[in-house]
Amino acid sequence: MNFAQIILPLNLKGTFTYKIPSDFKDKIEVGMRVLVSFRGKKIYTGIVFQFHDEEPEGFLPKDIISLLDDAAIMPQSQLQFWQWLSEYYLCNLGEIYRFSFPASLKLESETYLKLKPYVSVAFENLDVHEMHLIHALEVRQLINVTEIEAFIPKKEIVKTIKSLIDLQYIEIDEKIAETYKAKEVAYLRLKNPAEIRASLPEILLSLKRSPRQQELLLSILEHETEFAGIPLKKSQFLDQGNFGTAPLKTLISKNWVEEYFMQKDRIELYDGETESREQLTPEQQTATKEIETAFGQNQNVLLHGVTSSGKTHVYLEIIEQTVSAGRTVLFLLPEISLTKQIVQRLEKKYGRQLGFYHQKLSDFERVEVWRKVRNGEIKVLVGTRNALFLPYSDLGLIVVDEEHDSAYKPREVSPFFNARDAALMLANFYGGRAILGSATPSVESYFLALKNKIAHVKLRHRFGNVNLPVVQIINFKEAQDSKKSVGNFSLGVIDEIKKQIDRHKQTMILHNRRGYSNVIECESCGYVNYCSNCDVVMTFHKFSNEMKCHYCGQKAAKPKACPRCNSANLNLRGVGVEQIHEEISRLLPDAEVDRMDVDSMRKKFAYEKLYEKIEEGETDVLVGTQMISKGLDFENIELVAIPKADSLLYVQDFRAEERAYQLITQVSGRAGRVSGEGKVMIQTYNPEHPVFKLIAEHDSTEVYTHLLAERQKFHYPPFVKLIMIEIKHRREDKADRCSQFLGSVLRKYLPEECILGPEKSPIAKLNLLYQYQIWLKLPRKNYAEYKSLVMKSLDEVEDIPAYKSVKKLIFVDF
Ligand SMILES: Nc1ncnc2c1ncn2[C@@H]1O[C@H](COP(=O)(O)OP(=O)(O)OP(=O)(O)O)[C@@H](O)[C@H]1O
Ligand SMILES: [Zn+2]
Repeated sequence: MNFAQIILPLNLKGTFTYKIPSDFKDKIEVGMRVLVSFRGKKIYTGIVFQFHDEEPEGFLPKDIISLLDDAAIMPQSQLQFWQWLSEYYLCNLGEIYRFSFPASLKLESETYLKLKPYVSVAFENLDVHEMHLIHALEVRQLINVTEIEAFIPKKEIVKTIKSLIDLQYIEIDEKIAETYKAKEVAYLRLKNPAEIRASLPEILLSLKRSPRQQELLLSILEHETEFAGIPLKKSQFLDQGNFGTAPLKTLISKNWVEEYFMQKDRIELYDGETESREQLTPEQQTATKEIETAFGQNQNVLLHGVTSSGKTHVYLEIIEQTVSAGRTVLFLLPEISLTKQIVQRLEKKYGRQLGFYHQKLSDFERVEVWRKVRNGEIKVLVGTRNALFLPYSDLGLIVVDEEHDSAYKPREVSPFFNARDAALMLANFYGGRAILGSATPSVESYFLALKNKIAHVKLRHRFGNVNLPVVQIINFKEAQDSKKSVGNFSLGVIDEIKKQIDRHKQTMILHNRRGYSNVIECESCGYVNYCSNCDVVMTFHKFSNEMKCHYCGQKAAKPKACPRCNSANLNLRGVGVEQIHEEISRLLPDAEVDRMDVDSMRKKFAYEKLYEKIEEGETDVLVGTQMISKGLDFENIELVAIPKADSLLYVQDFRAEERAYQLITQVSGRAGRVSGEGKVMIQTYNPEHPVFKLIAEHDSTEVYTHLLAERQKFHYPPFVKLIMIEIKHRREDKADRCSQFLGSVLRKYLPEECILGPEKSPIAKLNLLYQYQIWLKLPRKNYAEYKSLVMKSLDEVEDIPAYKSVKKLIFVDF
């Protein structure tokens, strides 16, 4: 065991060979973090991936500088998972490492050094750089590698640090301890309780003129009498008693009250009572049994339950079984939403054994959850896709809720992987099981179930045997021709909304397009406003009165006149959700109409506030984008209207029909969840379209038969494996040439019918980069071989110096 393969936090292929110094040999473990230098300059924290004895050819491996952990920080199963991800999704281990580790656990040039305690330095033996560093550390205590660059030449840094570490003069500061400080929370108590009690009458008398101070002091006293031993949290106490900080300050200055601090978990957890679970319905019980049976046969499960069938209750049952067996549970959500019913229930049940992990946490918070998972303090973790990478020691169950959601495979962040499929593999590496749950499974998961690769467990009825909503398809052309429409609505829909309002019921209107209008167009010269970074027209947002690019986020002022011909005749084309909201507010002036989309929900707590408002029945009509389709479980929503349903279908994407089916069904599923009198009105110019008709029939088997037939006919997944390669460069000609070249190399190895393109991407320019795409449709049989030929082709392109600067992004199964 002389060498170690190390994963570095760099987007480079493979792992890197380092020599293990003899004094580390009995301490080093796979999964530990180590400090190494790379390409002479920089220092990185790497992860030990493998050991071996093969002397590398052609270069002398460097020594590992130091070990950063006493024991492996990464479990073996996680490393196996990384390796699988990198092979399956054709991404680099370093990319996975960068994505999955909290920043402060993967220090690079940010590494901090310090003097070892009680050393006496023999300065006469040091060279000038070593001396400088010691002096600097005497003054500053902690210095990071970047700061050292100010006084030691870059290429000498590693040597200097290493030599001082060898001499045992300095050491690496443990980064977790260094950047991570647990949050302190303020508490209040009486300073000298016995004294105060003894002289209480005098004290109160002296406070006669300051009733707030008096009241505050008495409240603290009361708390200490009544809840002796329970700390009094300052913020909560001031809030509840409606006290300001001024009277408190005075009491503190008079030495009667004192403030003290205690470490507290950063993540607030429910501390109240735990609640017992409700009895499962017979159908839910059967489903639970089927899941147990499947698990017993080492099969994963697709839990396919219609909207409001109570999938939550089934999950809770299986989660409880797993936790009782002493194993950990990961509950994956497409996006974190703390209002979700299951989250609230889990919180009540598991209290401090529940953890959250998602993109919105700070680095401190991430490290905290990381450690708790590592220590086994967390039994149930609710998280988004990055929670797959926590250092679980014994993962027994992964639930992937709303498994069809495309938020599981964003195209914006690398590495590109589908968290749903990755979850199946991760469970496998831990010897655990997975449940994929949805009312509208992805075609891929449905196909797996059809082929018996996973068990298909169904819930066909809503809780309480309530009816699914009645779906009505409205021929909008007819409505317009017979003058039974106003703006974007047929009179039938408007009448129905009015009826619901009269009955004190609520309506949801889905329009999945942000902004007010798609395009501002000049009537005189035809000018439209393009984003300067992207080949995309900018969307007009009336509410904020600006133009926004939905791809790069760029904003611009709304033009008053055409920038090209100066005409003031600017037209708004294309309908956005803001416009639908405005239209409904105008048509129903007495109704309370609210809007829910990413633009209106940006403010802190905007979502929570609106959620409350809907729950309290204050909202009559909720207009929104796909956001309204997710997880809302309200009693009073009876009507769902989709005014421009066709816009969901005509999207350039082979998954458009699947998405439309899912979105319409999900949003419809919000209606009539208790009464069973839900109604859905779909306005379309294509009333005969099979997707609309099948949705109305509530026959999911037929829907998937239809979708699968289309996929088979046009050679799309799951019948072939799809890999898309996107080539990006600042210069269009270069992106073009590189993609042509890659295309020809691919054609050298792969059959012609497997390759489509290269072609300009649907968005030809994004964020200043020109984009080209190549689509590969590979047979499922011998897929691994085909894939290795794809890799080979990419390597050949990579070898051309001129194309090194061209970005090549690979999307497997997207
Ligand atoms: N066994 C049960 N006992 C009591 N209430 C139940 C039970 N099962 C389901 N419910 C209630 O029925 C409603 C629908 O359940 P839930 O939200 O879990 O459905 P779902 O299958 O997740 O639906 P969707 O896919 O639409 O989100 C909830 O209000 C839930 O509390
Ligand atoms: Zn843009």
